[in-house]
Amino acid sequence: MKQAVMFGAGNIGRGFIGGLLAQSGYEIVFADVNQAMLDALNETKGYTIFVCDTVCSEQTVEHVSALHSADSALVDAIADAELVGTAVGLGILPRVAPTIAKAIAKRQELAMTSNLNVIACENAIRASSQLKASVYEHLSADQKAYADQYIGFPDCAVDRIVPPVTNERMVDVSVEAFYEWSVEQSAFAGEVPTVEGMHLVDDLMAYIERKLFTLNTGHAVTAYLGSIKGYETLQESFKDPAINAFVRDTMAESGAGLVQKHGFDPAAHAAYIEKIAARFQNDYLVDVVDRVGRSPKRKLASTDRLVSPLMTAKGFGLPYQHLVVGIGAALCYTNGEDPESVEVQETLATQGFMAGVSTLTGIEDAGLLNEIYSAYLALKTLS
Ligand SMILES: NC(=O)c1ccc[n+]([C@@H]2O[C@H](COP(=O)([O-])OP(=O)(O)OC[C@H]3O[C@@H](n4cnc5c(N)ncnc54)[C@H](O)[C@@H]3O)[C@@H](O)[C@H]2O)c1
Ligand SMILES: O=P(O)(O)OC[C@@H](O)[C@@H](O)[C@H](O)[C@H](O)CO
Repeated sequence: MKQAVMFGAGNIGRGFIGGLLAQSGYEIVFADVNQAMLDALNETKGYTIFVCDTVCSEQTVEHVSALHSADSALVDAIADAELVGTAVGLGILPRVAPTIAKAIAKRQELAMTSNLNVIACENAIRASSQLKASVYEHLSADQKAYADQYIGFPDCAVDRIVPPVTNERMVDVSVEAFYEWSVEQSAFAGEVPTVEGMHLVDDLMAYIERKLFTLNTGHAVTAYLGSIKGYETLQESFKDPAINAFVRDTMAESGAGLVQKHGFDPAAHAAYIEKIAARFQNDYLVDVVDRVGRSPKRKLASTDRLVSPLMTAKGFGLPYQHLVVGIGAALCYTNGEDPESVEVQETLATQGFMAGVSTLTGIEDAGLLNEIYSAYLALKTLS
């Protein structure tokens, strides 16, 4: 069987990419640091994906094994693989890079001329390219030349809502029916592997931004406004009429910038927003505000789902007030169990609001910082 290694046996690793790889005939080696999950996967050697939507169905995934991320056997597994995926979170990519680098070095030692493609399935702009930069930090000039020839790092956009759901067996996972995995065709090394459900595209940036700056923008604003109002689930928050209308307007605001930037058809983009709004209302798959709002420092970064669409809209002279409020809401978010939430609040407290927001978002325009401050103060009175 063809072999794939998947870093991250979490929700997306098992519930999305693992499912596509399995249905395409791959044997999957999951690499994770969660020992309980590793043990469970090695015992069951597979799992079930419950597709929870108006119509429910199941997918059985077989031919699965698992290794700890620090296990040296992982180097051999990657050396034998055709595909490597990650779904670990953007901040973890530098931690998995050394192992991928060792496997590339091993492939070179063995004079292997088969291709390996490494795809980082993270919510970020060009995550595979970011991973490649980390991997290359661990390679010599000679190894880099080998990697340039035989190893690909195609970027992708990954879309399927997979919340943490407690199933009877911890290996099983619950997902929505919708999925879209758009991968940059031209960036593959060698022949493109056949993965049923992988959508090969040429204009990847348009796909990444369409997804990250529509679904994830709306999702984040739903979570942060919901948190201010004391909602625990995304569904409760999105059913609040004021939040619902606000989030739709925020996605439309971001969308107007995307239409200008990427030349999207406005009607098709409006339909895309409506489809996302319907996905947020999926009562068959309850999601939580703290998952969607997690890692607010990452979400407040200049390249991410709040600030980037704001700057795009502003740059085109389009309205951006909803996005300003979304940033204000993110700055209000507190969750003592989320290290990034703690760090955001510490940054604001130690640097002062304006300097702190500037550090977090990269925004230097004093007028814009003042607008964010006003939105933040108004939201603070509600929390
Ligand atoms: N869940 C979703 O709806 C969704 C959808 C699209 C994209 N994503 C993206 O997918 C990525 C993963 O998200 P998730 O929801 O699956 O998170 P998750 O927390 O369910 O899974 C992450 C997994 O990575 C593992 N991990 C942590 N450090 C590791 C390491 N050093 N080596 C190997 N594994 C390690 C964790 O133990 C965990 O099992 C994120 O970048 C997220 O933005 C998530
Ligand atoms: O994974 P994050 O933290 O970047 O964002 C949280 C959610 O918005 C996200 O996981 C969505 O569920 C997902 O992007 C849907 O495709």
